[in-house]
Amino acid sequence: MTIENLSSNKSFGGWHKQYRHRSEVLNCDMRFAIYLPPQAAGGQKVPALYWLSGLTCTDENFMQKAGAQQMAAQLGMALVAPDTSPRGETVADDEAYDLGQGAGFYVNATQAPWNRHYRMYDYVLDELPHLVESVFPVATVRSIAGHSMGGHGALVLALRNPQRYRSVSAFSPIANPVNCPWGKKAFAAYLGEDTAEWAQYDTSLLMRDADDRVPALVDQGEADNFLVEQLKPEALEAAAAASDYPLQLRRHEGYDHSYYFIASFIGEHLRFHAKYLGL
Ligand SMILES: N[C@@H](CCC(=O)N[C@@H](CSC=O)C(=O)NCC(=O)O)C(=O)O
Repeated sequence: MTIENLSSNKSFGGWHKQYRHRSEVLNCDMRFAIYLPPQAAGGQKVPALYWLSGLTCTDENFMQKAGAQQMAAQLGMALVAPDTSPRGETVADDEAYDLGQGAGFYVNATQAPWNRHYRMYDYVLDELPHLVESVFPVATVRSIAGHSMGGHGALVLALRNPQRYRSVSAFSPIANPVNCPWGKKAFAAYLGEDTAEWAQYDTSLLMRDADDRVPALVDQGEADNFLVEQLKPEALEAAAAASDYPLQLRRHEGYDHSYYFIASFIGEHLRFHAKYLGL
């Protein structure tokens, strides 16, 4: 397995690095970013928080805008940020920002032309952590978090794989994608018109039926311009109430959908995950 280092920047005593590697799952070259805290120096293994970004993002948005490195350095937590879709000139795309490259929705596509590359669910669940854990001083102890489309991805991955993640958190997640324009458009393209196939990627439907439980924290801004039409946190609250799920959903007056909101609360999210990661 070859992995190419693209950048290295010292940050709060640790290192932010970007890498390119060949993904067998996605059938293309991929880039990801990792923050290794100072505690990882000398080869000591540290637990990791995987971060899934939203529509239009790459591995860079979270690492450059959220300001998570200081708390990660204090806690001794690695941060891993994949890209949001397969990439490349031969990879199917769409002119719209909410479909195709930059908009993988963390599903395994079954429909042409998307099914040649778009398998972000398997990439985030299996291929990327195995790569990270074999190359870096990163333990197999994982939590997962994300924003918007990435919040949907993080919650779906944790709900479907409670043995793989110690905790999950999300900012402004697309909480009920089978019932919102972003989700309906992406799921119809990637999964086809049979809506029974969509349910496996809907956080609210999964939480309603969850048996095993991963502790979950969700933050939502009240001034988010996507709140009513796209995000639907009320569906998640109803699902959690129905299944008595350990979900803490907080609403914050005046905050919007941006990374200014994420930066305001990312420290609390890292401390939340630290409890479950044994830090
Ligand atoms: N271009 C679109 C919306 C794009 C947008 O707001 N992307 C968000 C995630 S939205 C859900 O997944 C984002 O994180 N953008 C990157 C950033 O650095 O802020 C539009 O303009 O409506």
